Amino acid sequence: MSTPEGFRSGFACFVGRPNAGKSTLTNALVGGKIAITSSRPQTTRHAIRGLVHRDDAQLVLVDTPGLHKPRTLLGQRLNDLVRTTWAEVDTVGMCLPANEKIGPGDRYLIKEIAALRKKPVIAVATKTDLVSPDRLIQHLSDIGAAGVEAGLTWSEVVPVSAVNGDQVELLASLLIDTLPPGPPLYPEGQLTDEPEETLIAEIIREAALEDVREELPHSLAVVVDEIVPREDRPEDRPLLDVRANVYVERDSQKGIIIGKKGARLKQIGIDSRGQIERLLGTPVHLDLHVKVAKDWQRDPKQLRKLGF
Ligand SMILES: Nc1nc2c(ncn2[C@@H]2O[C@H](COP(=O)(O)OP(=O)(O)OP(=O)(O)O)[C@@H](O)[C@H]2O)c(=O)[nH]1
Repeated sequence: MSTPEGFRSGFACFVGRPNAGKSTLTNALVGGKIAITSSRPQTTRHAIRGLVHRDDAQLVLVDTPGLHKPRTLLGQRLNDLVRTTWAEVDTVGMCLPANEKIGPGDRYLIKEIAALRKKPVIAVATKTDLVSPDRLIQHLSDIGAAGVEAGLTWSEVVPVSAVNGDQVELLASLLIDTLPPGPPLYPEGQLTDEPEETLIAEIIREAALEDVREELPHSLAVVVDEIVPREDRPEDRPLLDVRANVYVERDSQKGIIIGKKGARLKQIGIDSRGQIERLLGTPVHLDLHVKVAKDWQRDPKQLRKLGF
C-alpha cells in the first residue's frame, strides 16, 4: 500500500496513577466504549487499542495498566508490559487529574517517563470539569514544576475533560502532530484489534466484580473457552454460544461469585450478555462457570493459561 501524501500514523499511550482517567480519555478520543472503565482503580489489565481516524492521520491508542509496586508474579508481568508499551509508542500522554494534588506516585511515574529521553511527552490535566479555574491554574503550574524537577520537558500541557469533551479534539490533534509519516496501520471502522475473546472476558470480569471489588479485586480472572454458532438456526436469526469460566483463588470466593442459589452468577450473566451482544452484533447464549484456580497469581503456568 502506498502512503497517501502527508499521512501520519503511529501509537500513543496514556500513563498515570490508578483512577487518573486514562481509560475514559481513551474512550472519549475513540468515540466508543473500547477500554473498560470503572470507578475503582486498577481494572485496566490488557493493552487495549482504540483508533482515531482523520483524513490525514491515524492514531492508535494503547491503554496500559498502571505501574505498581510488584508483589506477585502478576504484578511483575504487568509492570513489564507497561515498560514495553512505553518504549514502543511514539508519544506518551501523562495524565494528572486536576482534582488531586500531584503526589509521590505521580512524581515516580514522571521520573520513569523522563528516563525514556527523546520521546515526546504531553502532560494531560484530566477531569478539569471537577475543579475551579483557580485550582486548574495552580495544577498546571504544579505540572510545569514537576516536569522541571524530573528533568523532563513537556512537549505540551493540555487541560481536558473526557466527561464533557472539553479540549479532547485539541488533544487528539496534538498527539497526531507528534506522529511520524506513515500509512494507516488499521482499516477504518475497526475500533480495536483486541481479539473478541479478550473483550468478552473483560466485560464478564467487570460484571463479576460489581459490588465485590473490595473483597476480590485481583483474585478474579475470566477466560472465554469458545464462541460457536448454534447449529440448526435460520440464517437470519443466528445465535452464538459463548462459554466462559470465571476463575477465583479460593472456595470461599466461589461462593461470593455464585451467590445465594446462584443469584449473583445469574445477574452477572444478565449484565454481561447485553454488552456481549452489542459487541458481536448477534444474540448470545452465555454459559458461565465458576472455577477455583488456587493461587493463580503466583503460578506461571496458570498465568499463561489466563493470558498474562
Ligand atoms: N468528572 C470527571 N470524571 C472523570 C473524567 N475522566 C474520568 N473520570 C472518572 O474517574 C474515574 C476513573 O477513570 P478511569 O478512566 O477508569 O481511570 P484510569 O486511569 O483508566 O484508571 P485505572 O484503570 O485504574 O488505571 C471514573 O469514575 C471516571 O468516570 C473526567 O474528565 N471528568
